[in-house]
Amino acid sequence: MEPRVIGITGGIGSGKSLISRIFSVLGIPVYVADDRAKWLIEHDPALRNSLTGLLGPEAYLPSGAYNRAWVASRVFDNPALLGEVNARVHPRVQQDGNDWTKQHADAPYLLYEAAIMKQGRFDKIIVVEAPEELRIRRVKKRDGRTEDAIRSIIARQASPGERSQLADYIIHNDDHQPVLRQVLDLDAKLRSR
Ligand SMILES: CC(C)(COP(=O)(O)OP(=O)(O)OC[C@H]1O[C@@H](n2cnc3c(N)ncnc32)[C@H](O)[C@@H]1O)[C@@H](O)C(=O)NCCC(=O)NCCS
Ligand SMILES: Nc1ncnc2c1ncn2[C@@H]1O[C@H](COP(=O)(O)OP(=O)(O)OP(=O)(O)O)[C@@H](O)[C@H]1O
Repeated sequence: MEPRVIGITGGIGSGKSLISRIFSVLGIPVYVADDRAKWLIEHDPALRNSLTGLLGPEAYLPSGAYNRAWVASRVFDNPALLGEVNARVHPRVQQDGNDWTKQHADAPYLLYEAAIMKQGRFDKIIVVEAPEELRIRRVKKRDGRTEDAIRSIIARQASPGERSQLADYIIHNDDHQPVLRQVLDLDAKLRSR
């Protein structure tokens, strides 16, 4: 029987990557959709062509690397264009994620980390929550993005209410409720089913 696939999502700076790394230390294989998307955007020739057609040659630097800063500056202020990029990237990442799942048949369960998540594809969904002001502080420190740039990304993401509708489990990563205990408890629960 294939292992269950648990989705983990949260807004920018919520801490979903940090929390996914704790699960990974506990021995759970983690698929990081944002990282794989960037790898595929650089290395999959069909996707490269498709994005160059949509965004123009500036989407890639002369070195061949994906010009993330330039693309970010265009798409996070343009929901229609971001939707177009997603429509091209998502099916490729989905296919890659399905291939990855098949390679981990022995795991207790699998974790699929993504900034964008829909109901239906996963056995259960974990949502990582943190107050918006704290998320902004974390990302400023991590990325050096401006507050305006972070707020424009937040405006493009699901709202806290939309995310909580998806949640089977919530991890509160708000600097008050110890996160390690929450992860250990949830891991024990997920292993026992
Ligand atoms: C827009 C891009 C160039 C921004 O790259 P950059 O390195 O500057 O930032 P990064 O990827 O770390 O994203 C910054 C924040 O925005 C979030 N984010 C990224 N893509 C999206 C999106 N399509 N919708 C909403 N939020 C997004 C990230 O989770 C993170 O919280 C890049 O993320 C991208 O090409 N995204 C579109 C395709 C994609 O990755 N989709 C998600 C996985 S399937
Ligand atoms: N509980 C915490 N205590 C201290 N620092 C934290 C905590 N949670 C997250 N951080 C830090 O905040 C920053 C954002 O966390 P992380 O990168 O995990 O968020 P994310 O939800 O994956 O964000 P993104 O959507 O941008 O990828 C990181 O630098 C991380 O180390």
